[in-house]
Amino acid sequence: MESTALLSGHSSPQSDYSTQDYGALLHNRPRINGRKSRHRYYSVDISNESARTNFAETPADGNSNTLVDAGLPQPPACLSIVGLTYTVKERPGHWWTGNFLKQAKPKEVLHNLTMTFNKGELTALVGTSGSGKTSLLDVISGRAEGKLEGVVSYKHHQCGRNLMRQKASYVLQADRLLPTLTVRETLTYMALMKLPGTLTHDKIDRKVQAVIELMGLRHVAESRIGGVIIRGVSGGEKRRISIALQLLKDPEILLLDEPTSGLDSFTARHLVSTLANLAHEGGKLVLMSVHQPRSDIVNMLDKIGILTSGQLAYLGKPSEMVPYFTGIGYTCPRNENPCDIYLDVTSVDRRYPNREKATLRQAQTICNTFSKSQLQENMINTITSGLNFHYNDDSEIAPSKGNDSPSWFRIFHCLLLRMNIHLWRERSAVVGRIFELPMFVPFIVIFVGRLGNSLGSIQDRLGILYQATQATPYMGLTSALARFPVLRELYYRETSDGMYSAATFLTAYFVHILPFSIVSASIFASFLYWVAGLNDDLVAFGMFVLVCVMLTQFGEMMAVTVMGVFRSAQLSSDTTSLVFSASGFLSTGLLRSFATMPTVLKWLGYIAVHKYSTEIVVANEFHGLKFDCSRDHECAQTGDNYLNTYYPDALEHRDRNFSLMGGYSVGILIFAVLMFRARGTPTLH
Ligand SMILES: Nc1ncnc2c1ncn2[C@@H]1O[C@H](COP(=O)(O)OP(=O)(O)OP(=O)(O)O)[C@@H](O)[C@H]1O
Repeated sequence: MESTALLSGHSSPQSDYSTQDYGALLHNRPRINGRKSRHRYYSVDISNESARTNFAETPADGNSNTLVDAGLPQPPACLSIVGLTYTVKERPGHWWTGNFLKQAKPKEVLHNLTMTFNKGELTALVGTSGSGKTSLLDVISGRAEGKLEGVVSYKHHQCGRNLMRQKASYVLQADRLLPTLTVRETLTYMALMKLPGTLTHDKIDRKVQAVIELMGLRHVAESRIGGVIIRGVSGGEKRRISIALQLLKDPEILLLDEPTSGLDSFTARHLVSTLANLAHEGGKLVLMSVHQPRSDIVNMLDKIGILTSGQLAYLGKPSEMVPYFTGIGYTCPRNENPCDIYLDVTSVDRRYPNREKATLRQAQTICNTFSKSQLQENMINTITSGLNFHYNDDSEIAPSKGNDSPSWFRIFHCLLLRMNIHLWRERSAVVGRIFELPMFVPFIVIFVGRLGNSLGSIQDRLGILYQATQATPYMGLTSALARFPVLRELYYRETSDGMYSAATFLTAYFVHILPFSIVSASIFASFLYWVAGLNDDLVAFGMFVLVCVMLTQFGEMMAVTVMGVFRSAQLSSDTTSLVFSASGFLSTGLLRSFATMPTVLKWLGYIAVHKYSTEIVVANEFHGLKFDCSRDHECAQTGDNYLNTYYPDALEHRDRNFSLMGGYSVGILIFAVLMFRARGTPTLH
């Protein structure tokens, strides 16, 4: 194969791709550090016309390319993409039309892209909605979920997730920030969790200050970020904070998805000029997607790429755009923004079938023309000449996480502190967490009243015990629904940057809610216990409080686990409520007597925590209880008789039941971690 011959003969010692490997790469899967890549999708489609034609056009002399032979300085094409095609699977239609039963159809999102990007340059990818800009950024950042064909490499290394986590930072379209934290706190916690653990706090503070100044955030450094309810920094400043977060680790590549969306033109221009400075003065490779940049923004760019239907219509200097398009028959009227004009001619108008056909044909012709253009050929030459280039900093590329990552304890401590600050700064959250559960007490007591000692009080006692063991986990559920989703969003973003694991995040979350579970459930249990007049033994009271605390904590842990499975709050709430109700029916014996329950259901009840908590509180309440039989001479019932009949082992199993409840808390933490790991992180935008 021509391309193989062309690419043979040179090697770059520490690269994933030596030139020999590059040749092999065109046929086989690439090797990384001597091993076959696990990335099943990296194989170049040799039928890929553009890549093959363009490589074939370069002299196949078995040595290097003409630029190298001529001894010319080689432009370092740090990031190169050759013949990239990206396909996702899609199930068209709605679920109620049974689409989940149909086989997913492949959908080509990017087609045969060959591009180069250099450090020190600001490049904008433009194109109408759905043209593939975000998908291309996802592929470069190693986050693409679909099937990839072609080569995406950075300094001869395949762009996988690990490499990109080290070298690149990706600023997503949506700002995911905690509204209660100040700008400085947001950056400091991120720096503590992201930068090498060897850095002292002093150095971290200086780094944070430097980034604050670089992004022009000094005037809002101590302001809260704010959100829907709390007023905070402006939208443009939030964008700057998101970028600042990604600049903390000083990435070589900065990818930004629609950084200017939602900003006014002045703020957008200011932001792009900062990005241009990062590229020109900071030497970074900056690549951003923009819908339709204004002419003043275009003037700040070093390169512009136009995508249409996943294909490349143009990639070059903005100043070369008009001559190029004029050369292929598309002139730009005077005083018009060339970018607007050429976006229009390359866009596909999908409103009417006839119009779609015509515009699609035109866009296709423009893309085909570009693939054979001198501009595209220059890119191919840059890639091939770059194969012989040895990057001085190549050894800095390590395949996985370095040893200087912050310690587990530092990350855990930061997460815990950040969650606590977030909670304590929201007054409604603190008040809600502490007082929502005790607010149940008046309702329970109004309906049941103060317990007497008549036989009829058995029913009332069971009602109160049932309410106590059901209200506590439900309150955990409502707290989780209200407060967990914003932290989960942050978790998704930070974990996709490889900052910490699900186990660390969930442990920190469960630890930070524990004091609230203790305080809230203790107030609830104390009021209920003494106002309703349950067994006045102090040990029994202590055990009742402990059960309520454990159930409150368990309820929130259970809800969080379900939220790891379902991303919808509605579905999570419904599922958790159903689990608690089923558990109440099956395992307590308070709604349906075990005596009449089918054996299968009775056995099922053993898996629910309510089985054990109910046994504890019922034994507590009925042991030693004497009923007032003065008006009923037939009455021979005592609390112990009741226990012997309905909960025969409850008293002697009390320690075992407490141990099992403790075991459930550990078990649910492990289960939550497994659920979060199994579901993974959604592709965020
Ligand atoms: N995982 C996926 N499943 C189904 N379709 C997908 C997937 N990823 C991308 N696509 C489709 O690929 C096309 C390109 O999407 P992409 O988000 O990259 O476009 P874009 O140019 O960034 O659009 P916008 O500017 O609106 O964000 C769209 O039609 C989109 O629906």
